[in-house]
Order: sequence, then C-alpha cells, then structure tokens
Amino acid sequence: MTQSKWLDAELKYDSGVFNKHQVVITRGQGAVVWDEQGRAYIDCMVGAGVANVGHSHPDVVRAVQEQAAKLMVLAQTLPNDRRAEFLTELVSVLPQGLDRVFLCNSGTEAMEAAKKFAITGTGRQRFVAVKRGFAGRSLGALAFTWEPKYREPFGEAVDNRHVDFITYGNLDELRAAVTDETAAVILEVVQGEGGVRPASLEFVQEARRITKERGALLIIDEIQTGFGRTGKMFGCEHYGVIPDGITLAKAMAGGVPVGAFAMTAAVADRMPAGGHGSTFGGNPLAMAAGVAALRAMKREGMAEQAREKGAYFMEKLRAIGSPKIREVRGLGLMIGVELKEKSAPYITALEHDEGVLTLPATPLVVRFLPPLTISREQIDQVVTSFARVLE
Ligand SMILES: CC(=O)N[C@@H](CCCNCc1c(COP(=O)(O)O)cnc(C)c1O)C(=O)O
Repeated sequence: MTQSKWLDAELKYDSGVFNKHQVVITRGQGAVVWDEQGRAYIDCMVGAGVANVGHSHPDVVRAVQEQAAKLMVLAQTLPNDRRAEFLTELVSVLPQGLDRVFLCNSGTEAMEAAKKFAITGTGRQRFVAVKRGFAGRSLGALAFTWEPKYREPFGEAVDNRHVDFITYGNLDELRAAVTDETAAVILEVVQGEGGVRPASLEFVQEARRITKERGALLIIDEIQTGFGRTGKMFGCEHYGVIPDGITLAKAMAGGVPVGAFAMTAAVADRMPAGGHGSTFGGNPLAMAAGVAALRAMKREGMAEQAREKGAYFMEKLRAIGSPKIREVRGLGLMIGVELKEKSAPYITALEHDEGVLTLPATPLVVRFLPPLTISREQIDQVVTSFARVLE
C-alpha cells in the first residue's frame, strides 16, 4: 500500500518532536475514530483525555457552527455573551468558593497562570511539587514537572530552584517542605502522565490542612482528572477538599482548546491589573463549545457514567488474569494497567491488530482514557482485545 499523501506531508513538514503513528485519522464520532482507509478504532486515547463527551458531540458541533457564523474573535477586554455564559456554567460546577477564573487555551497556560496568581496571591516565591507530577511543557510549568527527560534538554532555562519536590503520598516530606516561604503546593489527585496513581485520602487532606496552617495555597491540577473523568465532576471531590485554585483544560470545551485557572477571590484580587493576559483566552468560539460541553456533561450525567463504567471496566480488566499484569488501578474512567514489562509493544499491537487506541503513562503502564460516553459493549471489545494481545 502506497504511503498516504497526508502522512508524507506531515512527516515532511512537522517539527519532528512527535513519534508519529503510521495511520491518518480523518473522522471521529463518539468513542470511535476512523482512518483514511475507513478502518474504525475504539478510541481510549481521546487526545490524552480531551474528548470526555465523545468525538464531535452534536451539541458542541452545533454550538461551534452557530458561533463561528456569528463572532469568533474578541479580546478579553471586550465582554461577550458566550464568555459570560461559559463562566457562569463553569462556576456553577466548580467547588464552592472557586468563583474567579483566568481563561487561556491549554493546560500549561493554566499552570503558568496559577504560578503567577499564587506568587501575587501570597507574596511568596517557593513551591512544593510532587515527584512523578506533570504540569505542562512550558518553561514555567516544567519547573513543576518531575521527570528529567522533559526538563534536561533545556538546561538552566528550566529553573526549578524555587521548587521543593516531595514523594507522592509522603506526609513527613509534605510537612517538612511547606514553610512560611511556600506560595503553593501543586498536586494532581490522580497522577496521569506519572502512571495513573490515585493519591491517598490522608495525603490530600493533609496538604489542605498544612497549607491553610502555614498560609500557603493548595492548587490542584485537574487538567487530566477534571470534568467527570474520575467519576466526579472534579477529582478533589473524592477527597472532601476544596483547594484555593484549580488548573483546568483538556475536556472543558468538548475538544475545542480552552484552559483556565479557577481560584478564590482572595487570590484573584491580589493580582495587579494587567498582570497577566491571553490573546485567544475566552474567545467566543471556544466559549460556545464550552457551554455546550458543560451542559451535555450535566444533562447526560457523565461523571456518574464514568463512575459506573470505570468500576465495570476495571473489574473486567482484573478478570483477564494475565500473568503479565502487575496491577489495574485508577479512578472512574482514568485507568492504568501496570505490566511486568514495557507497555509500548502492547499499545502498538492494540492499535495495529485490534483497532484500539490507548496511551502509555510511564514505560510499564497502558493507560485507558475513553470518552465517558463509551458503551459497555465497546468496553467489552477493548478488554477482549487487550486480553488477546497479552496472550
Ligand atoms: C502528543 C502530545 O503532545 N501529548 C502531550 C500530552 C500531555 C498530557 N497531559 C497534559 C497535562 C498538562 C499540560 O496540558 P497541555 O499544555 O498539554 O494542554 C498539565 N497538567 C496535567 C495533569 C496534564 O495531564 C505532551 O506530551 O505534552
């Protein structure tokens, strides 16, 4: 079969940073995507946790079509009906008190904003982050990203001397690291890139207690866990904790790029006017998609779907009983299967031989991030395929 002209062009002109798969995906609907030959794949990658509502959700598509014909471009200094609608919808689902939002266009931008608001919000400059944590690829967010491979190529440009890294779950290290110089503790309640690792209840609750006690902020990174993924609207709800700030992106607008840092008024009010900004943040097109996506999530009970289907999915994965599986773990439909060997060959076999897209999360883990709307029949197909490639 001659190589696709689309693949040719992408390989020829792309920057080269990505390990390109040898398929060209041209269409998606719900939990399925199709390549240019018309082959179907059940998508448990969804752009690394973006299409929670499924590919091309009809409400999101309609909202984008209508808004595109009406108004796409508007600076955030000019108020807009869609943006006001989105902010109202978002605040209505956020934990109590997180009612001031900085809008941007990606997770790493949300983390950059969080860092700046934490500094002005406390007058402090130091941060506590967690080993295996992933906070984004920009130079500021990379300071909170633990894995050296993400940081080393850039040398001193990634300055993390103001960051104290602690072991995920270690209460003694947490208590020792948070001081009266700490602006914020930054953590994910389920480490996504770090291997799908849910935090313990006491770790998250102690982070909340100790930051309050010492005048630091607790910022929870919900970029991957947010919007129903873990079986509740936000992962922090499983822990009975309300942070001072939450970083958000990925699934927030049904697939259209949006990022946000949601915070308390106490934090927001201490940022000098004009202290941050974003050209595309809060643009009417993305806002219209976001309103449609948030309303669909609520109307279709997607967080509850994730809770129920996640339990089913993990039970079926555990029932495979393969000697190659060390552990099945996760929360809701954020699932990781840790193998006793490298996961890459199995991820490749799932794609090529079985028509199932998954992604890694550290070298031994196969990560499943399906749309929350995936059917049980599709889950059964994925599990059957996974069992087959493990044979
Ligand atoms: C193919 C590709 O570019 N993948 C992305 C996948 C990133 C997935 N995680 C993003 C993320 C980010 C950064 O989010 P963004 O800038 O990629 O939108 C921040 N915090 C958490 C907890 C996150 O999970 C990458 O390798 O940088």
